[in-house]
Formats: sequence, structure tokens, C-alpha cells
Amino acid sequence: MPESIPILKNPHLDAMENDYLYHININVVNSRSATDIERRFGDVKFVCLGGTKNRMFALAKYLRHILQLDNGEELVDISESGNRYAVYKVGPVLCCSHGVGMSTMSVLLHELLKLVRYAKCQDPVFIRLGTSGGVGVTPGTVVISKDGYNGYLRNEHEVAILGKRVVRPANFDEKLANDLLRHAKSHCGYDVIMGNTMAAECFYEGQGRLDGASCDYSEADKMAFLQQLYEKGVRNIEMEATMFSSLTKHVGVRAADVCVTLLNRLHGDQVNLTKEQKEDFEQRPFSVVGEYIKSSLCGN
Ligand SMILES: O=P(O)(O)O[C@H]1O[C@H](CO)[C@@H](O)[C@H]1O
Ligand SMILES: O=c1cc[nH]c(=O)[nH]1
Repeated sequence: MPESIPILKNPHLDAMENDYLYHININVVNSRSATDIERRFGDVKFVCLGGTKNRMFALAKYLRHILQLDNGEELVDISESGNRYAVYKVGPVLCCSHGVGMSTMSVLLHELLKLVRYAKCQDPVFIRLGTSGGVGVTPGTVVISKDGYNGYLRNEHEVAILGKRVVRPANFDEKLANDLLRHAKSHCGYDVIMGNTMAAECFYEGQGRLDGASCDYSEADKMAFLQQLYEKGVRNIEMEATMFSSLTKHVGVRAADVCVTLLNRLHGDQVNLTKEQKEDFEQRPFSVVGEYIKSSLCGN
């Protein structure tokens, strides 16, 4: 398949002289030619995303090591002055923190998608490396998402635009997900599976937990809900998959969601891991995605 530059889906961008990517504090001057942005970011092939700044810093360090790009220099957060998100660049990979949930991630995603367009990146791939609650799987299992399900158990993302309900399909790129899984199976010593992912608007009631500040349902209601999820092929619950898959699909950019499960929600609600277990679990998506990136860059 020939590589292509992301066009996105907004005709108004063509009419803009400059575009200030406010939350990542990157000023795109003369956005139609944007030679400075092209020079700085034109080599980007992978945009990795995850909730926290520390995890994305650790990912950047890890990638620098396995891609043999460690030149001894300090890793710099390009967007530190934006005071919102962290963005690290390691050769052809950006590692960006997005915070908790769809609304914070969508702001970053819009700006990063525009960045790769202005920089004329060739067929960039967006991958989220996250944590999640498992549904009927052993904690530590890594789930590569097939389809996203919203809180109404529908395979779509709903967003209010100009006072109207706009519904978009929430599917990840099938080939990318299969390639990630195939690579993972050849080198990972833990379970990596493909499954559907529910994205909730809330960590507590939205995920059917019994331990939030409010809860008006019974344990039996919760278990029935989780059972319904399981029957739809949902193997993990997090808070971004539907927005992430639907926006990237809508603008024609390939994306994947690779999340480790911190607990099995059929057995409880609280995340009770030691620091070491959490670090070990968080490392797993790094290795799944890192090895995939390494092999893609080597042309395999
Ligand atoms: O581990 P990260 O990437 O932060 O993602 C998961 O963790 C957060 C909730 O604790 C949500 O954002 C959820 O999607
Ligand atoms: O249960 C969990 C664990 C991590 N992140 C979530 O959104 N849910």
C-alpha cells in the first residue's frame, strides 16, 4: 500500500494562515507550507499515547533504548510550557500523555492529528498504551482492542456537535490490531489477546463499580452488566477507546489500543497492586508496541 499524508476532514484548515496548537504549545506558522514543523516532526511514524506523564517518559526512555537512539541527551518534554500534556520525541516516535478520559484525550488528539498533517508525516500510526479493568481475564493480560463499545453497550461514539447528537462508528484498524497481536505472540511471555473494549465516561458508576461515591444498583445488577459485556466480546474496560477509534477512523488515520488489565472485574472493583506489580504490568504494552515499532522500522 503506498504511504500517504493525512488529509483529515476539515476544509477550514486549508484556509488558515497559522494554527496555534494551544494545549501542546506548538505554533504552526504559515500552515500551508509549515517548513519548520515539517523539519521538526516530518519523520514521525508513530504517535504513542497514554494517561500519565511519568508513563510516557518511561516509554520514551524504553523506546530510546530498544531503537538504539540513546545519544545520552536528556529527554525533553516539548510541550511542558503548555502546562497540560507531556510530549517526548524519540526519533520517529512521539510519546504523549493524555490524562484521564475521552474529553481530555480528544483535545490532545485533535492537535496531534493536525500536527502530523502539517508536518506531512507519511501514514502515521496512533497507538494508545494504557491500563484497564479486565472482564473475565487474568490480571496482567494485555488486550489489543478490536471494537470500542460505549457505556450503552453500543459499538459507536456519540458526541454533541452544534446541539445535535452525532454518532460515529468505533472500530480500530483491523490489520494493525492483527499485526500487533501476531508480533506479540512471537515474543511475549504473558497473555496478549484481541478483544472488544468498553470505554466508560466514569471510572466508578460508568464501569459498574460498587465502590464509588454513589451507587444505586446491586451487586447482582453489576454482575449482569459485566456478563452482558463479556457476551459482546468485551475483555477490558477503560475510558478512551470509543472516542479514540471513532475520531481516528473518521479522519482516516490508523490507530490501535493496547491496554494491560490491572484486575479482573468479575472478582472485584479495587485496584490492589504493589508498586512492582503495577510497573511490571505497565511495561507489558511497552514491550508489545515497542517490538512492533522496532520491527516496522526495520521494514518487517
Ligand atoms: O492507564 P491510562 O492510560 O491512564 O488509562 C486508564 O486509566 C485511567 C483511569 O484510571 C483512564 O484514563 C483509563 O482509560
Ligand atoms: O478498572 C479500570 C482500571 C484501569 N482503568 C480503568 O478505566 N478501569
